[in-house]
Amino acid sequence: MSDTLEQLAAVLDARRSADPDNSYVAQLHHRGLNKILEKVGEEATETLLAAKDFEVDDARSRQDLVGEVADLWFHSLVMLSHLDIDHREVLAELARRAGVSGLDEKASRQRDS
Ligand SMILES: N=c1c2ncn([C@@H]3O[C@H](COP(=O)(O)OP(=O)(O)OP(=O)(O)O)[C@@H](O)[C@H]3O)c2ncn1[C@@H]1O[C@H](COP(=O)(O)O)[C@@H](O)[C@H]1O
Repeated sequence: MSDTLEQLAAVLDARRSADPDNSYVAQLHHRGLNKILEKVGEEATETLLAAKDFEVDDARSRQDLVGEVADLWFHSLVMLSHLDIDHREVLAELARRAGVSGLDEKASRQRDS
């Protein structure tokens, strides 16, 4: 999975300077941050609607949900690339959190505030 992410990130990087007539990603960069954020918001909404409709024994609803999450991840990666943030920073943040219970982390934040 991480290979797929690495390969996609490399393609997204190259598309920043590609011709918008030949590339959807270049088109998004060309249209700017607001358009990219609009797509992230749209895909997030479509993801939660697909999740609400998900039925465990229905292959179609599984495919719908998987497809929407892929659209959301993809557009989030375009957003990071547009803002010059390396996706590996997100992976490093997730790695940093590994093994830290969300409940413990929340309790420590409440103690600190
Ligand atoms: N993973 C994706 C990917 N996932 C989704 N999409 C596109 O994201 C769009 C999803 O938006 P919608 O479903 O809302 O479609 P739409 O109505 O056409 O979108 P808008 O007109 O509202 O912008 C579709 O056009 C999909 O084809 C993707 N486009 C590209 N990639 C990857 O990015 C690479 C580079 O793509 P290009 O820049 O187009 O060469 C590709 O080789 C793929 O690996």
